[in-house]
Amino acid sequence: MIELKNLRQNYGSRTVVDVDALTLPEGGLTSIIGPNGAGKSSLLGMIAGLQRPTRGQVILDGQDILRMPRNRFARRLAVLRQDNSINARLTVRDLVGFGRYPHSRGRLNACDVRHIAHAIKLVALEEYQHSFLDEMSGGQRQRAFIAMVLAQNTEYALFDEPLNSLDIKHAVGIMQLLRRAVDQHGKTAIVVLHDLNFAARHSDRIIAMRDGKIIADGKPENVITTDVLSKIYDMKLNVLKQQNKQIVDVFGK
Ligand SMILES: Nc1ncnc2c1ncn2[C@@H]1O[C@H](COP(=O)(O)OP(=O)(O)OP(=O)(O)O)[C@@H](O)[C@H]1O
Repeated sequence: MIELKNLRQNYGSRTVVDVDALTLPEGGLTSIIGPNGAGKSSLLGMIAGLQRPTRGQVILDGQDILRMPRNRFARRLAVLRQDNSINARLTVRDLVGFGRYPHSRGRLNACDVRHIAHAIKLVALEEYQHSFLDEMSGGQRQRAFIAMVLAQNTEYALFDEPLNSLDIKHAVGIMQLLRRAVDQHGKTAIVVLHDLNFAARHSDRIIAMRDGKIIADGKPENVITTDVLSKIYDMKLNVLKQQNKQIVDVFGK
């Protein structure tokens, strides 16, 4: 279980995340939605231990993550960052292999190799596994980074805008993949999403943020509403119902 207590991130005098208390139990797919600058990446960054909170704590299974040995933490939680630029010239296999580092410490064994091959297969990049990342399309590269997270086989997997650059088929494929990881393997996925229809369709829980605060938190049917969305995005977004599923009319009114 992940618990956030009095969590705050300031940049200078500006507070960009301010969350009194939030619990993320094991299991399930939780999406975080909200407009640009709402604090979603900052929140995810603190949960992933990538940035230190200005105040407060992120607690994983009873222990403050900043006090956990890095390697132990890395074997529990993996993260896909929003900005994935890397300078080194790597192949897909090299990159996904890095994901195994907390397990392999740089010496890949047969189990690591199996995880790497499986993750590459899950994102349908077998054909490109020996290709260099700088010679691939943006969407293919994004899938390689997703595979790097999947290869880590952690209990918690955090993804900051995983659908960036993906065509509709691969976007659907990735969300289905995350759902399977949750439903069949009991994993916990926490995903920052801009596409409200993907969030509505695939999440167990949605956390909606604005100006660093959590404005709504609950099941998709309680968060993906005209009322909540209009409050968060400052525009009227009608939510329609089709066969008991919510569809957001993204063109607004
Ligand atoms: N390193 C930084 N220094 C100063 N301000 C920052 C820094 N990183 C983020 N911010 C500010 O913090 C606020 C929240 O940023 P954050 O990236 O968390 O938002 P977000 O909800 O993920 O936005 P987006 O949807 O655009 O990715 C923004 O106003 C941003 O300008």
